[in-house]
Amino acid sequence: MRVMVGHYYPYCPQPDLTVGLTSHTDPGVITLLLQDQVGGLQVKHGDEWVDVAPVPGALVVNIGDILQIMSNDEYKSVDHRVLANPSQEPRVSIAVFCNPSNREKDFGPFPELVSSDKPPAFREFTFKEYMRRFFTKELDGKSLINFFRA
Ligand SMILES: O=C(O)CCC(=O)C(=O)O
Ligand SMILES: [Fe+2]
Repeated sequence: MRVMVGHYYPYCPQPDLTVGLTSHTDPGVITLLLQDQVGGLQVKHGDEWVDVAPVPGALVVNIGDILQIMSNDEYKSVDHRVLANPSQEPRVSIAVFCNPSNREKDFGPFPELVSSDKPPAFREFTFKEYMRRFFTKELDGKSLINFFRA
């Protein structure tokens, strides 16, 4: 199920005191993100926040938590955030979230990616449980995915 979200970050007179969008990982499979030229998006690399400089016409593709789970930890969902906007011009971004759909079968690592060398890193769970955890989780980065670790 795809969801499109438009974000609007107005000018912030005191950007050091707050953030535009707090650090998180996207819960779905993949996110396609179009940001404008104002900038402020950062991804976490090790312990450092790295700017994702705007490139005209380029899309940012984020790996989400469900893809990390289905790939049995081969792909990692990325922690990211948006700084408060110090420029007079508002910042606008558009995200398309490619999310799993509700289905009867459980979610978990693909069997093809599980072996005796690589045991399942996550347990199986239902879509309903995933959504319930998503809506009750803390705001910090990896609390959702860590809940489903085997
Ligand atoms: O506004 C941005 O550049 C990022 C938005 C985002 O991370 C999200 O909607 O999950
Ligand atoms: Fe995000």
